[in-house]
Amino acid sequence: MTVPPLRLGVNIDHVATVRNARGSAYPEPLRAAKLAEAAGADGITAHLREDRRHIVDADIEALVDGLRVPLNFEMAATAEMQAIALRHRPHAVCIVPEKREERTTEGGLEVAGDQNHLTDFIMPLRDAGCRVSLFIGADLAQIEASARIGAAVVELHTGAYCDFHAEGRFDERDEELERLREAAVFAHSLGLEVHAGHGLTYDTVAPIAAMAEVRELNIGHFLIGEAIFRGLDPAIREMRRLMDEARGGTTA
Ligand SMILES: CC(=O)[C@@H](O)[C@H](O)COP(=O)(O)O
Ligand SMILES: NCC(=O)COP(=O)(O)O
Repeated sequence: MTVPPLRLGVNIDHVATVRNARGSAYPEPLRAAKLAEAAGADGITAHLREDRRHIVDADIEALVDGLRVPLNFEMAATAEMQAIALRHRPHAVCIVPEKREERTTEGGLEVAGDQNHLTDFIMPLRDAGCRVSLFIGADLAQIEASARIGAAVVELHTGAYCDFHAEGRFDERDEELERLREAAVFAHSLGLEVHAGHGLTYDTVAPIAAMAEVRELNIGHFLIGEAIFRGLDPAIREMRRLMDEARGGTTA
């Protein structure tokens, strides 16, 4: 199988986290997104959470108007978010599970158990021309259900893999990595485009980037953190270099 290009989506949520810490207008997520574009990002990802803890509605407006690369709009499967997405018609919409009390996205979307609602929910988004992605765990039943309801893309949640690595639980890490590999192959076999993201760092990106079925990585928290130490442009370029290296030099 020739290895197709691998795109990098930079998630700029946590630029807004820093901004909201003071209730000021600085730092501006759009400015970070433009820097990411210039540094080689193939897309920008922003997660408008129901509680607006970081990205707020005006950020989405600014990104839709100001970006040159595609916007991947992450959102919960609610009527409010659907209306916002239909108003802006971003290149892509990624449906993400949200629990108010969570610190970060925990687990993947429960597609298999909510097929009727999600089938109806994503139809208007597809009809509006948005590429619909479902943020799921490495679970074959969730993948099968995602294909059944008509999603174009699944994004595999790499959080558990990354957490196991960070905690030194390498056997569990390698088991999760194998689950991710199987999930990517299975999703691809069903005609789904495969993305991956959550928690990826310089130390964990390579095995995911090396999966030929994976076409896009969405990476944010680590890159915004690393930008504090080396600047956003160099942080992104290093991630791109590691992706290239893992992929054998063929990214988008
Ligand atoms: C869905 C996903 O993995 C990212 O959007 C992540 O949710 C970043 O935002 P939080 O750090 O608020 O979870
Ligand atoms: N969907 C994953 C994403 O957008 C970025 O997640 P993270 O790198 O901020 O954990």
